[in-house]
Amino acid sequence: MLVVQQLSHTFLSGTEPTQVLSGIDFRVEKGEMVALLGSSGSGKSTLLNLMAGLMKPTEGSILIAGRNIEKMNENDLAVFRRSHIGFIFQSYELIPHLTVRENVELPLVFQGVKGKVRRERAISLLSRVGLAGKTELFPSQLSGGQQQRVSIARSLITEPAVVFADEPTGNLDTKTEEEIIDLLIELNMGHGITFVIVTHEHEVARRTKRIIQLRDGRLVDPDIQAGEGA
Ligand SMILES: Nc1ncnc2c1ncn2[C@@H]1O[C@H](COP(=O)(O)OP(=O)(O)OP(=O)(O)O)[C@@H](O)[C@H]1O
Repeated sequence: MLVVQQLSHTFLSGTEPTQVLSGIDFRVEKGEMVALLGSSGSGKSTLLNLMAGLMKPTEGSILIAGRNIEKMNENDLAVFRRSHIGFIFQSYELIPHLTVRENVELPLVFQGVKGKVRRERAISLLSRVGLAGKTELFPSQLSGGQQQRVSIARSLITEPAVVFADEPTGNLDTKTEEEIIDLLIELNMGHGITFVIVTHEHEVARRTKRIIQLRDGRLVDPDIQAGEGA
């Protein structure tokens, strides 16, 4: 599903080259829910940007659904990203002048899917994330947790191979954070959605079945991780 092989990345933008990731190797199988845990500056955003195809790595490869994304050109990558990768952001990134339902439909508009089909799929997903009665409201009329539910529904509408969630509960209080993680777990267990959740919060990571930990741009050995958690 997602395979990261010998991935390294060096930024050349400053006065000196900065190596931010070195020799990253892991795979995430279909239907897994994995936390990518690391403190500030450990390289999480860089790794996420590489896996999402937003930057090219200096070394190594990334396969999603069997395709090498670092070898694709800009156009192919944009099309691939739209249909195979879902995104959930810390700050929801909803469009304020579109209704909840229209926000969820949007990825299908770009794919040229007909209005009726889009609407039905969006309404069904919104009911799955607990927002059945809110479809015609605007994002500003919802709480933060509800807005994140909209963004979760939007991330799923193209039936992507993998959904990347970048600090999905970063803007939420503890209770709402738990509810959102509960929802992600339910979508994973009940519908087999593959999630990679990027977080610096141990509480969030602990709720997933598997934790991949980054420290100073390298993966922490799983045996060491297990020892640290004990
Ligand atoms: N464009 C860039 N040019 C040079 N260095 C960069 C660039 N982007 C990030 N870095 C450096 O790479 C390192 C990792 O940054 P990154 O944003 O990936 O970490 P992070 O784990 O996501 O941190 P945070 O949780 O604070 O967002 C940092 O030391 C950062 O200064």
